[in-house]
Amino acid sequence: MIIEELRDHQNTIQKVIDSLVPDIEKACEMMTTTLQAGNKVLVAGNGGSAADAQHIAAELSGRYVKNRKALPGIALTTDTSALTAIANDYGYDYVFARQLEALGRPGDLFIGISTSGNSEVVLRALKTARELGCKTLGLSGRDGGKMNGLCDLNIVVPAETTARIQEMHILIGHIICQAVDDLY
Ligand SMILES: O=C(CO)[C@@H](O)[C@H](O)[C@H](O)[C@H](O)COP(=O)(O)O
Ligand SMILES: [Zn+2]
Repeated sequence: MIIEELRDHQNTIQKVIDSLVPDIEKACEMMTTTLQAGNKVLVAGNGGSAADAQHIAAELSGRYVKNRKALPGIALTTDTSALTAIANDYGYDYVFARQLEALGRPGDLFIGISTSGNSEVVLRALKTARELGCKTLGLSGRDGGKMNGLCDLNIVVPAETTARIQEMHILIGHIICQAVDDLY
């Protein structure tokens, strides 16, 4: 089983190398132009993807590798008071969209993460981000789901299982953070 899982991961990385390098390059560009213009990055997802959202945001406000200046990265998954109040008063589907409405400004970048591409709460946030004039980057998998129609760029990891897709998401997130470090 262990070797099988490792091989599956290895095959998925090979597919990413074969098909996603141009998209990853575009995502690096979206992130670097956003930050260079003085705008911020907001990130959200569910479950393991919430952890990925926090991980990516923290690489910006803290650091990735280099000791460069602090950069504005915010995960919409961390404020339990906002999450519970919005879920309680408006419904779970609005927890990211409502926070985006409060924090998102034109020129900001919203990164929505969903392995299925069909998480309602992420889809709503992408719609709101667009209405606000934010740029939208999707990290998804399988066939990209409904995120295909809602993102300026939807990076669709060519895999079927959530675990493998998530493993590629954080790898791609790290590559994007390396592109940010390279600016400074
Ligand atoms: O981390 C894992 C599985 O590896 C889970 O917590 C997973 O993120 C959750 O089931 C999510 O709710 C899946 O949602 P999505 O990726 O389809 O939007
Ligand atoms: Zn997981």
